[in-house]
Amino acid sequence: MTLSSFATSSVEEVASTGPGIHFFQLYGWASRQLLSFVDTPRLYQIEADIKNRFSLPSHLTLKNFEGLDLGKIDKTNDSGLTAYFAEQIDQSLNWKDLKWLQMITHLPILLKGVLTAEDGIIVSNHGARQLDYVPATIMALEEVVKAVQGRVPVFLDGGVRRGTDVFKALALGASGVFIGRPVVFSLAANGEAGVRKVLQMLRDEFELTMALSGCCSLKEITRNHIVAPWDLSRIAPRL
Ligand SMILES: Cc1cc2nc3c(=O)[nH]c(=O)nc-3n(C[C@H](O)[C@H](O)[C@H](O)COP(=O)(O)O)c2cc1C
Repeated sequence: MTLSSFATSSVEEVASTGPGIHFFQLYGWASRQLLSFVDTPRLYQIEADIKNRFSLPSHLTLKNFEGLDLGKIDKTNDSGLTAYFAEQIDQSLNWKDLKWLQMITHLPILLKGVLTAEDGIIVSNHGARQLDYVPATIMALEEVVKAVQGRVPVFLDGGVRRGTDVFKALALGASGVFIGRPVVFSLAANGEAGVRKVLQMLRDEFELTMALSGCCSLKEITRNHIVAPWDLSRIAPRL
């Protein structure tokens, strides 16, 4: 389960919901009290949010920023929330800040938003909401996996919608996948039951894909189970 700095529930509330691995997303606040993902040295422009003048409904608060003066958020102009946080983000964020973060915590750190083989790693393009024309994460995954050479786990998110997508990612070397919008949309459609249903569907589809591919365990999913577009030039002469 991943908790964003922007969540409307506190870290403690989310952690108390049950066992399992929990992730917390840090942003690069200029105050240096928190540090960002590599993919957000600057905030994006979500045009729908600007058009709709997105702001938090009055009954919701950003629980992890209780000390923040939200009164300063301009509720009349564009997306006041986005504009406010854009001001708070440290735009000079760089690799030295990552070293600093490693020094102040013993917690494992995963970098999210990596699309080339640079460091380790959640291969993510921010749901393709940050920058137009970024490559699909599934296309970038193998390059990153090859560069990492097993030194750290490589995860992927972005566009995972079916069990077959999970299978493809694992076959290309991902240690696991994260999902975003399927959870958000199912939550909006049918609350907790909706999220349970989506997770069950993904699990069932993934198990079926494994069975139909002759894989009895995760370890048996290999690169040979899939053909990627960039394999075609290699295998075409044999066809
Ligand atoms: C409404 C919305 C808000 C998001 N906000 C953030 C964010 O604040 N920080 C971040 O790193 N990613 C954010 N993401 C991207 C997700 O963390 C995740 O990378 C992406 O949604 C995964 O792709 P998927 O939705 O296709 O599964 C957001 C995605 C959505 C849909």
